[in-house]
Amino acid sequence: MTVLVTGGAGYIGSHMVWALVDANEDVVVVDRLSTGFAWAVAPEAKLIQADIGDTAAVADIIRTHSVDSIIHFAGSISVPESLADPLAYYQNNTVNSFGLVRAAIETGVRNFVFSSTAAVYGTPDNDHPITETAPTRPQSPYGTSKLMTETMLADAAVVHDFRYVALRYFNVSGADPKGRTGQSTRGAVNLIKVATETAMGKRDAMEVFGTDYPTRDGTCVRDFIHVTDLVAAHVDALGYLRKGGQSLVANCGYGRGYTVNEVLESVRRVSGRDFEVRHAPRRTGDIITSVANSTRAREALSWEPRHNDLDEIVSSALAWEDYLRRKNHG
Ligand SMILES: NC(=O)c1ccc[n+]([C@@H]2O[C@H](COP(=O)([O-])OP(=O)(O)OC[C@H]3O[C@@H](n4cnc5c(N)ncnc54)[C@H](O)[C@@H]3O)[C@@H](O)[C@H]2O)c1
Ligand SMILES: O=c1ccn([C@@H]2O[C@H](COP(=O)(O)OP(=O)(O)O[C@H]3O[C@H](CO)[C@H](O)[C@H](O)[C@H]3O)[C@@H](O)[C@H]2O)c(=O)[nH]1
Repeated sequence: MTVLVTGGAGYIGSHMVWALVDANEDVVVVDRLSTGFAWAVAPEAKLIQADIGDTAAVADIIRTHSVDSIIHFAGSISVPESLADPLAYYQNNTVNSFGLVRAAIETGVRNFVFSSTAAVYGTPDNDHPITETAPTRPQSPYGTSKLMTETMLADAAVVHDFRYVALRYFNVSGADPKGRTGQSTRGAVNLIKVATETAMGKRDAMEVFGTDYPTRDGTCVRDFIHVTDLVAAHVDALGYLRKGGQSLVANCGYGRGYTVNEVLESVRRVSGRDFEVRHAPRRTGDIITSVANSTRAREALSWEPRHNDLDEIVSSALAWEDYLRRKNHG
């Protein structure tokens, strides 16, 4: 039995592959290497460069490698980019996912774990943390493109011998504590990535988008989850599905929100470096506050987060930035 990891050469997927290899699973990665890197894939896994939207190619890979389960990370991930080019997001996150799901159903793969996102909620009416029963009103084509894939999985699971877990990630950050992989994305727009790059001198300065929000210091609030804990939730979801668990949607976050300014303080504290931060206007599509209620993941999947500490997340991200800097300088 082999686990197929789509997007396994990317940031989160490369951590997933290491976790599966550590658990002695056989792993095949399908990645078109648009934002990922072949070197990020653990050498024990087999990397096949292909597009998940190519149903025939994926079906062939599933049969050749006796794939019993798919963990689907491949996609396009930037909220601002999705606002600028919505059709590209529907193509890659919805249409190409359709090609993959069709291959899974045609070949009889029963277990499917999907990377969804807190962006499906948009701005909630009620108090935080957000539960899975909150209305889904995405504020960007990115969020909508992911929600459409969730809907497709739910409808397929009604009529096919096929069950899925859609994990709605909040803000994923940090790097493998063993230093084997981290976020290497070029031109990343994520807060902790940008802040750690700035602290390490890779950028001259960074911007804070919006300082007039109705929050405790005027900047947006996010729930940052360590990538190692996120990947552990996928391992738990895989075990749950293999034991016959029913299809499920579950949030992944810690239930604690930090403001953008608090994150920057953490980066200064952990790195011991000050860096230039400029105030900039609000970024279109940003949600004010996004914090998870993850009771369902804890109860249904027996998920137990172990790295719930902002400074630990930042510290691992800084260590990875330092590794990248040394690698680039030979
Ligand atoms: N990073 C976050 O904070 C976050 C939050 C919520 C959800 N997610 C979701 O997690 C998943 C992984 O995100 P990431 O941060 O690791 O991004 P990433 O860009 O590092 O990884 C995506 C990988 O998928 C590959 N890929 C993209 N389209 C493909 C296609 N059509 N066929 C084959 N390979 C393809 C890329 O080459 C890359 O290796 C995405 O689906 C994203 O929407 C991420
Ligand atoms: O240079 C920067 C980068 C970000 N921010 C701010 O930091 C907060 C977090 O922004 P990110 O871009 O790090 O994350 P988002 O919350 O916009 O989105 C992330 O989490 C979402 C889920 O909540 C999606 O899944 C998405 O893929 C992922 O990037 C926002 O208020 C943003 O305006 C800045 O001020 N300056």
